[in-house]
Amino acid sequence: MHRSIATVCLSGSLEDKLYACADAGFDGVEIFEPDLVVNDRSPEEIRALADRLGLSLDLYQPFRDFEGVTPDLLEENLRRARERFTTMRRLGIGTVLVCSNVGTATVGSDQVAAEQLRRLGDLAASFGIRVAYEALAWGRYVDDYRRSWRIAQLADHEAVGVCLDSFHILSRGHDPAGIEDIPGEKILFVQLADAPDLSMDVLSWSRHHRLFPGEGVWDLGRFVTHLVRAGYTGPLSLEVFNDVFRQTDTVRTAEHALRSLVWLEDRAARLLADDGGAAAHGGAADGGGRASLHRIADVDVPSGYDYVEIKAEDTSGVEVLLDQLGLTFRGQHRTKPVRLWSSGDARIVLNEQHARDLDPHLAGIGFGVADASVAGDRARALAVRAAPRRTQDGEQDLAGFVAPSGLEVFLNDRRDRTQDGEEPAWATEFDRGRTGGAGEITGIDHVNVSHGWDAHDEAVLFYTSVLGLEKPTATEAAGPQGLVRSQVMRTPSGAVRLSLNVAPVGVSHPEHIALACTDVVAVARRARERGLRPVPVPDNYYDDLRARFGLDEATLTLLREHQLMFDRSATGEFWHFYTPRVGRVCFEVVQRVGGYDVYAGDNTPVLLAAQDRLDRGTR
Ligand SMILES: O=C(O)c1ccc(O)c(O)c1
Ligand SMILES: [Mg+2]
Repeated sequence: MHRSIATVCLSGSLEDKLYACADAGFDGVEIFEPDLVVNDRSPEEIRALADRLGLSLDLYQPFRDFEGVTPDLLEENLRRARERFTTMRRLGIGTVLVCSNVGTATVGSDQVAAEQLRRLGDLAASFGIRVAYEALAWGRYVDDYRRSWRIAQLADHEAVGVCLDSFHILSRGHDPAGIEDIPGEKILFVQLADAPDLSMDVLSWSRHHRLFPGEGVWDLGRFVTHLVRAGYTGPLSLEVFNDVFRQTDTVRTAEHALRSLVWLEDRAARLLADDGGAAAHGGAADGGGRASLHRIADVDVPSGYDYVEIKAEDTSGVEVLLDQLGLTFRGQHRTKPVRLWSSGDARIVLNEQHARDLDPHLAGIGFGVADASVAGDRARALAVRAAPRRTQDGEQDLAGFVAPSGLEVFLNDRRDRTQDGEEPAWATEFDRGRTGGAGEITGIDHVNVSHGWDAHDEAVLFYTSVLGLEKPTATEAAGPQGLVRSQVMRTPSGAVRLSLNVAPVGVSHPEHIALACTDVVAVARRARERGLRPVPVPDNYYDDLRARFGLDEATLTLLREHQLMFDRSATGEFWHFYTPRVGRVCFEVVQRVGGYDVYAGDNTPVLLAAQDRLDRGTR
């Protein structure tokens, strides 16, 4: 479908926005009126620039507070409209968004609103313009798309239809299935936004917290299927008012916005294919009466971690920790300053290549996928940047991509691994060959990735769209230097879990790799014997555990002795401890007991405070 975006989504001047949208691959834009008003180019110049860039100008918006007014005010509103329509002609825009009256409406009658919109339709038609009437979620009388459609029906004018905006519909909990009752040709425009689950007034939610599709909690794929079934064939346009995107890099935001539309079309196409139903209303499209939704390669949900890569000029401090935790040194890479440590399915790659002056940090994650060429095709279709990887003859060529935080994500084919527990082929490139370590550590439980406040939503979309991860819970934990926002992303089976953390501004938040084991007490005991001093846990925490869970003294003594933290859910228990950090990285060792399937969120503030004490050296 025609891919469009409202200029209000982006930072910069109107010209910056147009260039960025064209470069990202959008087909068109909605001109947000304030962007034009503050610009020093004439409407004709803007039109010419858009032309040159191959962008259509799809919509002019918003025209406010028109309907449901007294006769005097109606004349004034028509005068205003005439001015705007004149500007629209100069821009060459054929559709105006009229949002429902929030300020000046005094008449709540659908009949009156419809008569007034008919007058507007007459005026618009004389300019060759169509009126797309949008129900704002906070409209004075009209705050439901079904009512705006009823009014448009009553207006009964060929130049008057509706604009459907997913935010206004889904924020109010209105059922989008009713879209299928509207003939596609009367839906004159569609705006799409996702949103986080917040409880606040709907206007503030809309003006500050909208997200691109795939980044929030709504099922926009399903939303689009209703549009297609209605016979809508017009633009799918993003309208995302968001305080972060309004100040982040214009080019990057435009690219990530386009990724969300590519993902969304694919998702809607798959839902429609699954449903198999026919279009409710005919409409010019792919010959079948339906809009054609572009599909991309199948999502190949990772079946597990291949490895985690830590990079630094000097990784020896990390090696000390790995040795203490019972991992085995597997050797040096044949051709690079790269070393492999492992235990069971936990493989840690230490990379000192091109790492001058870098402190230890999480640099890459390798995921096992069923078919790396399909997974790679999908990432490329989503316009994800490729990660360069130099390989020598005979070495595995892994497809690598750069996630928004700069983390490199590698997709490794698992078709060559016939048996459970078999090592990935690249492991043979390390000179001690296939002698895998067999400590108590059995694999990687989860990885805690940290990024800046401006990369978070983009990162959520990356892992959703490229790897098909789900995002069950978002939490926040209080640290001494600010709140840490955290979004867990995982595969349905839990084989891959990432925790995406937003560090407070100016704080270098530690990243950690959580190693799974079957006996955390044994791992902790041996690590201590080898000199590890785990992150210290205060006695107050153990008093709190006694209060919360009623643990007996023997258990509390065992936990305290090994500086373990604890959590219990309805389905099981979670026992874990943390190593101090080296550079930005630390390790967590976790034991899940029974069906414990979440994270010990209440323990995070204890960790953050303890790490802070270690950092200040005031232990
Ligand atoms: O917040 C607003 O006023 C506003 C304006 C235009 C829109 O299309 C919209 O959805 C909201
Ligand atoms: Mg809107």
